[in-house]
Amino acid sequence: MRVSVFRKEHFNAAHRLHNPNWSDEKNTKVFGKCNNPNYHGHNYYLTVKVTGEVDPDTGYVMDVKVLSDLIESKILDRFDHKNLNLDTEEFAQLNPTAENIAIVIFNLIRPEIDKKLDLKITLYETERNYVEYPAES
Ligand SMILES: Nc1nc2c(c(=O)[nH]1)N=C([C@H](O)[C@H](O)COP(=O)(O)OP(=O)(O)OP(=O)(O)O)CN2
Ligand SMILES: [Zn+2]
Repeated sequence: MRVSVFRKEHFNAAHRLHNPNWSDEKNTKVFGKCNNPNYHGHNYYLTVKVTGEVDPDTGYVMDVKVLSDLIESKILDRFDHKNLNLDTEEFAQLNPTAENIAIVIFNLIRPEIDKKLDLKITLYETERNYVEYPAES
């Protein structure tokens, strides 16, 4: 029996969307207010979904306490209350869009989870804007 377990978390972070290969005019045109040189902040809401077979001995797909500790150590400690562009190595050279943040979060968590389990990241940047990775095929 395959079941999905979910853990919801949130973190606050500042960012600026910017492409250093473009002119200031093009950055403003493409990213608008999100290109503000003085940055802006979001309350990011993160859902980590783990899917797999229920272990007959534990009744768990994965212990959510283990998942919670993993998200705290790998994601929240790294990104919460940070300026993503300035304070994190992950986004020093990578535009911190919601898409890229979700991919980075996936890549930080994936090695820590049993290979036989599937992982999906959902990241809300605002109440109305959110991304999923991997995308539905
Ligand atoms: N595909 C993407 N588009 C946009 C991203 C992104 O990460 N991926 N990010 C932004 C900005 O970060 C911006 O701060 C988003 O906020 P905003 O446009 O204000 O969105 P809201 O939902 O809060 O407000 P609306 O009034 O609903 O637009 C932009 N685009
Ligand atoms: Zn933003």
